[in-house]
Parts: sequence; C-alpha cells; structure tokens
Amino acid sequence: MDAMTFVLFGATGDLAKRKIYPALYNLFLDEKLPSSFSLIGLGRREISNTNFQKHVEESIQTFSRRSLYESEDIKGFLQAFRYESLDVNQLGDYERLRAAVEELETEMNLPQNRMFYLSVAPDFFEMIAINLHKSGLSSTSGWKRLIIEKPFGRDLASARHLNATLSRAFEETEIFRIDHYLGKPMVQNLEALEFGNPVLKALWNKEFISNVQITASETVGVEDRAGYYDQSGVIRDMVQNHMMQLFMMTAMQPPASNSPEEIRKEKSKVMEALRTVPKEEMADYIVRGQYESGEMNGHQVPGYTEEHGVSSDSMNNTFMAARLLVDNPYWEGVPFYIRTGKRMTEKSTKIVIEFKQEHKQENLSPNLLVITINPNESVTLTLNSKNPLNDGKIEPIHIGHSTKTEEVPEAYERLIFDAMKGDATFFAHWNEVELSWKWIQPILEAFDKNALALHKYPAGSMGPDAAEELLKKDGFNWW
Ligand SMILES: NC(=O)C1=CN([C@@H]2O[C@H](COP(=O)(O)OP(=O)(O)OC[C@H]3O[C@@H](n4cnc5c(N)ncnc54)[C@H](OP(=O)(O)O)[C@@H]3O)[C@@H](O)[C@H]2O)C=CC1
Ligand SMILES: O=C1O[C@H](COP(=O)(O)O)[C@@H](O)[C@H](O)[C@H]1O
Repeated sequence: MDAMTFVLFGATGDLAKRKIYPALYNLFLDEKLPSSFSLIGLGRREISNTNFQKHVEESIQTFSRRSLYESEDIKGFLQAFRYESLDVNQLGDYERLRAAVEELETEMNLPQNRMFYLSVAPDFFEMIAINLHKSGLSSTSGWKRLIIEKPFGRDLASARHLNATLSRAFEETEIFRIDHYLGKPMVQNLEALEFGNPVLKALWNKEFISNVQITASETVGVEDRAGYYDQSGVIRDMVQNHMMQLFMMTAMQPPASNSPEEIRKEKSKVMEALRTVPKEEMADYIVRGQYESGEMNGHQVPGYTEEHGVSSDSMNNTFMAARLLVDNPYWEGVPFYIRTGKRMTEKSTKIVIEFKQEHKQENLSPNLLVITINPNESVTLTLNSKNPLNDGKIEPIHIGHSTKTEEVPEAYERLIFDAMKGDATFFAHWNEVELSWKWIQPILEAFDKNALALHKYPAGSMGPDAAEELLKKDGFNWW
C-alpha cells in the first residue's frame, strides 16, 4: 500500500473516537497500514501532540474490539498521530496546514499522497472542499482522496450542489462516500451469494421470486440526537442511504466483472428502473410512522414527542415502509418492500427472499432465503420436509450457516482500508446517490406537506398496522 498522509477533519469528535481510531489501530495490528503512515488530526481546540496521542490511546482502550496489549509497539503507532488546530472557515488555517503537511512529507520522506477525511458536521463539507482547493492542499504530485461522511445532502438539490462543489477539487474517482452498511461483511457478501452460487443465480428473478423484504429495525429511540434527528427523520437518516444501498445490492444483475465500475453500473441500472412513486397513489407505496410510548424489555419508554429536545407537535417520521417496483425484465411484478424504524421490537437487519410456490397448498410454507446482517450474520434457507417424529407431517426446516461476528473486522476498518487502497467498490457512487435522492424527493415533499398520514405505533412493536396492510394488499406478510 502507498505511503500517505491522512488528514482528519473532526479529530476530536465522536465518530473519530468511537470508530476511526479503533479502526486504524486494528488495521495496524493486522499490518494493513502502509509502512510509512502519518495522521494529522484537526479541530478548533488547541491540543498538544502528546495530549492528542493520549486521546487516541484512550479511544482505542474504550472502543477497540482488540486490546492495547495486543501490540508490541503501541508507542510507535501513536507517534504517527499529530494535531493542528484549524477552523474550517479560515483559509489562513489551511495555508498553515499545508506548510505542516509539506514539512511532514519532507521529514518522513513521504510521497505527496493525501487522504482527506471529513468527519465533521455536513454543513462544513463544502467549505472544506473549497478551502482545500484554494490553499493548494489538494494539488499534489501524488494521489489525493476524499472520504466523506453521511449525510450527503438534505434533498436532491442540496446533494447536487454539494457534489458540484466537491467536484471543483476532486474527481469522482477520488471521492469515497461512506455508507457504513456497505462496510458490513454480509452486505459485502451479497454479490457472492447471489451470483457465486449457480443454484441461486438461476432463481434470482421474477420467474422464481414472489417478493423481497428488507428490514432494519432498531430498539433505540432518538437518544441524545433530537437536534439532528428531528430535522432528518428516518427517511434521510436510514432510507435514502442504507436501505437504498441494501435494495440496490439485492436487486442488481450480475456485473460483467468484479470491478467497482461494473458493480456500481449494475446498481445504478436498478435505480434507473425503479418506478417513481406516483403522487396521487403515495399511500399505496409508502407508510410513515412515529413511535408513541410503549413497553420495551418490561420498561415503559416515552413516545417520540415526549423525548428530550423534540417538540410536542413534531410530525417527524421515525418509521418508514415502502413498496418498490422495478420496471425491468428481471423484476417486473416483484415487489421489494423495505421497512425501518426506531423503537421497534428488536434490533435486526435482514433481507428475506420469498420464492414463488407452484400451487399454494395449505400445508406448504413458501421457500425463504433469509440473509441476516445484524446483530448476527447468517444465511438460512427454509424448505418443506416431512417430520417423522410428527406422523410425517410436512413442516418447514431451516438450513443455515452463521458467522462469529466478534472476530470479523468492523465496517469502518474495511472501508478505511479500501479507501487507502483506492478501492471504491463499497462506497456510494454519485449516480447511486443522485438516483436515490430522485426517488426520495417526491416522498420528502409529501411528508413536508403532511400529504401522507403519520401513523402512530407503540414503542416495542414492529411499526404501524398500515405497514402490514401494505403487504396484505399484495397477498403477502412480513417475515
Ligand atoms: N458519531 C457517529 O456515530 C456518526 C457520525 N457520522 C457523521 O460523522 C460526522 C462527524 O460526526 P461526530 O463525530 O458525531 O460530530 P462531533 O460533533 O462529535 O464532532 C465534530 C468535530 O468537528 C470539529 N469542528 C466543529 N466545528 C469546527 C470548525 N468550525 N472548524 C474545525 N473543526 C470543527 C470538532 O472539533 P472542535 O470542537 O475542536 O472544533 C469535532 O472534532 C458527521 O458528518 C456525522 O453525520 C456518521 C455516522 C455515525
Ligand atoms: O447511520 C445510522 O445508522 C444507525 C444504525 O446502524 P447499525 O449499524 O447499528 O444498524 C442508526 O441508529 C443511526 O440513526 C443512523 O444515523
């Protein structure tokens, strides 16, 4: 891997502490960092290099899946971390930073390969890109890359504006848009499952599949993020990015090769074929909900509008289900359902493929392929089989495989490693992001105008009844 300087905006923030430093440490333990690696952390506050290194060490101690004692040279690792104070709005600060980066490159004999990671509030993304360009930091004799956190825009127009601004300093091939769901091992495994198994590959279409259900249910409520969440809702927080990525990865056709370009091309094709939700029939496609107080694990929890920081008349969405129709020859007539929400019965992310039954028989269950992404990873196939212990009655049996997730590298570890290698396969391409916002936009507008009912659901349930109805109308039920 190429030697590089890693420039981290938001080095004193929550994400850096909980995810980025532990990820870098685990990569270091696995000898996956370049032999010459150096990181400059940035934030407004003044911190010495020593205190910054202590902060990184404490973050690893608290949040890493592996202990500090696993390394024989933790000091050597920490010495690669330096800190500069910088206000993202001050061009002069970037000029100072440029001098510091160049000094480091000379001192360590590093090529001018620069990785810029924007782990700051999205309001700063554009300003940083502009100042990186103006200060000359993004003009290098080596490569330059930009890792950018979510959310990528608030709607179609702002996402386009942000992308246009980033494009002034970085090419599309240099931009790595993080969607941590794409870093989850089972999500990265989807393509291999779908197309690496002739038996599944042959069945992966409208001839054999009756419907697909993608669920990401969470037990947590708004937590201490009301300021952000009340402005975003589940539609921006989970649907536009994570749920749409899961949908694309499931509905795409086999790519011509395993290259990032071919995989992303197939994902974009799915989005191009995705039917726009007709405004006048919105309720047949979309259900939005908001949790009320309810019981979870034997405790009463408050409803969304009783949460700290949320106004009592908030119409924000904390649950969304949708029916997606893909107008292409492979999926015509096969509904893809997605649902996600806060304060639901269980924490679970899974994709269920329901296969068609030749003739519906009362005693036969449909064959299901269940791909569980979270909290554990597994693949299970449900088949019908006679049970000799029950008078030969036909009952569903489950054939499965599961993985021990504790030992598997975490999403941020995989994604940062890929970005350092320059592999963009599991990052969101601009086409995908733009097409996703295009599909979302009319739904956002309907939500903003309150043109769609806001269904209440009790905390601890699997969402409003209307989400059940959405499938019932098509003759299905959620698995
Ligand atoms: N936290 C999480 O779990 C997740 C976060 N994200 C995304 O990651 C990004 C960062 O989130 P998070 O770490 O939680 O945010 P925090 O609020 O915890 O951290 C913000 C960081 O930005 C710095 N900062 C704030 N203002 C300025 C400024 N004017 N100039 C320079 N630096 C500034 C702060 O440092 P200082 O105060 O010293 O200036 C701090 O390091 C966001 O885009 C968020 O959406 C995505 C997924 C999960
Ligand atoms: O991006 C986000 O994801 C989490 C859920 O992630 P998971 O890996 O635990 O499934 C969600 O809680 C959060 O609101 C959202 O911003």
